[in-house]
Amino acid sequence: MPKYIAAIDQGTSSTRFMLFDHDGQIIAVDQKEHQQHYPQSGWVEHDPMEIWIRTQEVIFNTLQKSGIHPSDIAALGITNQRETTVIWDKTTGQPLHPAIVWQDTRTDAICHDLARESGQDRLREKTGLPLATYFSGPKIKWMVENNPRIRDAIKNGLALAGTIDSWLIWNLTGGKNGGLHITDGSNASRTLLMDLQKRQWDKELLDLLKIPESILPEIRPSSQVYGEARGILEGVPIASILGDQQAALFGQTCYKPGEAKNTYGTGCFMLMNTGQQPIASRNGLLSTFGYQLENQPAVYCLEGSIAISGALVQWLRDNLGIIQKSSEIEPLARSVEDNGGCYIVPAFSGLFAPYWRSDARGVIVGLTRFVNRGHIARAALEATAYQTREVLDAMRSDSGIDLQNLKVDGGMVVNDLLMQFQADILDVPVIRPRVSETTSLGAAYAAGLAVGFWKSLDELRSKWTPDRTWSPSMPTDRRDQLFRGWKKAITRSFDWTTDHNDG
Ligand SMILES: Nc1ncnc2c1ncn2[C@@H]1O[C@H](COP(=O)(O)OP(=O)(O)O)[C@@H](O)[C@H]1O
Ligand SMILES: O=P(O)(O)OC[C@H](O)CO
Repeated sequence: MPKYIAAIDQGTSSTRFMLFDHDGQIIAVDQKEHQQHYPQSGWVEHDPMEIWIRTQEVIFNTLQKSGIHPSDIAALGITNQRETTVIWDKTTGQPLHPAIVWQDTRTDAICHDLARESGQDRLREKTGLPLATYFSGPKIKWMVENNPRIRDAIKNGLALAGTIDSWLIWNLTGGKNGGLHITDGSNASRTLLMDLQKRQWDKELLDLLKIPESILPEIRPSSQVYGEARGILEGVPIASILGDQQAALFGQTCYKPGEAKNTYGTGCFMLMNTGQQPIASRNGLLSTFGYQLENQPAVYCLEGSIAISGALVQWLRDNLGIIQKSSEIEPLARSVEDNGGCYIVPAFSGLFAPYWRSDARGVIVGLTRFVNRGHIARAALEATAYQTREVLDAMRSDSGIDLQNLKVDGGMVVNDLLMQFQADILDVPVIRPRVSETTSLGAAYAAGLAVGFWKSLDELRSKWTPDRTWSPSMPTDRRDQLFRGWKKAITRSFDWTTDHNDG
């Protein structure tokens, strides 16, 4: 009997491969970053081939380090950065364009035109999404309109399109020699092309964006044996697909309506399980697909998506050189007592939830000669916590549910200062589970369920154990004062690209 479940987590900044045992403990892992390309202001691209190569490298290294053989692996789950879009040629296996990343804002004009043509409400009704540059459909439209090779490939029946899950699975299952072209609802629901209730590509939306259904993957449940891997994981059943935020929800065992998690990675994403019906948001959240087990009804979520959180730490490191490593931000932020009146609004890709303002751009406000590197570091961390507070407030209003605590995960939750500040600014305890790699764990759980490695959601739930809790300790006056400052700062980021037309 194979003893392990594997997961590929293809994130915005890096790719991980992990092996889990039956207790849900990590047995082996490898991780590699890939290059971020910023060819123009507001554009963000990845090289799909680099992503596929990094994926194979982390698989190879993990197997090598652990001495585990593919035949020891009962199933493989795939989880991925969502919305990032690839179009490739099915005969050559080559991408026809760099992947357009979820943070990329080049489709702003397309989104405005679509809004004029169809109205925001119609799209939101069908898809649960606001019309924003974040989503995949407009990215596909942009590539079709701007790349003649893609138009030719479509005309000749050679083009395939998809999110990163589809790209990886197609390659893992043989690529140009018969690779599977599939996705699941958690990814398809982020395209602006899927009817959220029916969980099918929608003809009206496809016509509106002029995208032929033939280039899109088949939408399958999130947990099911789709086929076997070829090559480096020869013979391992591929048995789950989940967008990374839905995977984290699954790994945090938020299986009941009202249960929520917040993941702090490149961006920050809070998802609350809303049960078997989508809830329309009145407060700038997304109504989105959560997961669907085989032969089970789909589960929906409310989501607050924040585009930039850990990415701001990377920006301090890579663009300003204030720190050399992400981990250095905490001691630097601790070198001062508070933010010194300084706020950073990291609206690098406009603002996502709850504002959805594509005209916003990043600002640093409250600068005086008193403000130093420490204050900037502190303001950068605080920005994530304030944005999360805005999302939690919206979630309370939409769902009527007051969260008793917030389950957290992702690369930033090692930051003690941020987690304490988060608890303080929310006035809600923040809990980190023992296995904080919940994204990979969620994909592994969904794959393990499909092959009978784990038997039930209750069995998975019993494995969730807390590691650390941060309890709120900030006086109310102080919390309110800080948050008022943030609310003022955020208005300073608005109306930037409209007036200056500078991307
Ligand atoms: N100690 C730290 N404090 C704050 N942020 C951190 C720390 N360590 C890593 N990060 C940030 O966490 C992010 C990586 O988290 P991860 O969950 O791996 O992201 P993703 O899944 O988006 O690739 C990076 O943006 C990095 O800057
Ligand atoms: O790669 P992450 O963890 O920042 O997640 C990206 C999201 O899926 C974008 O929607």
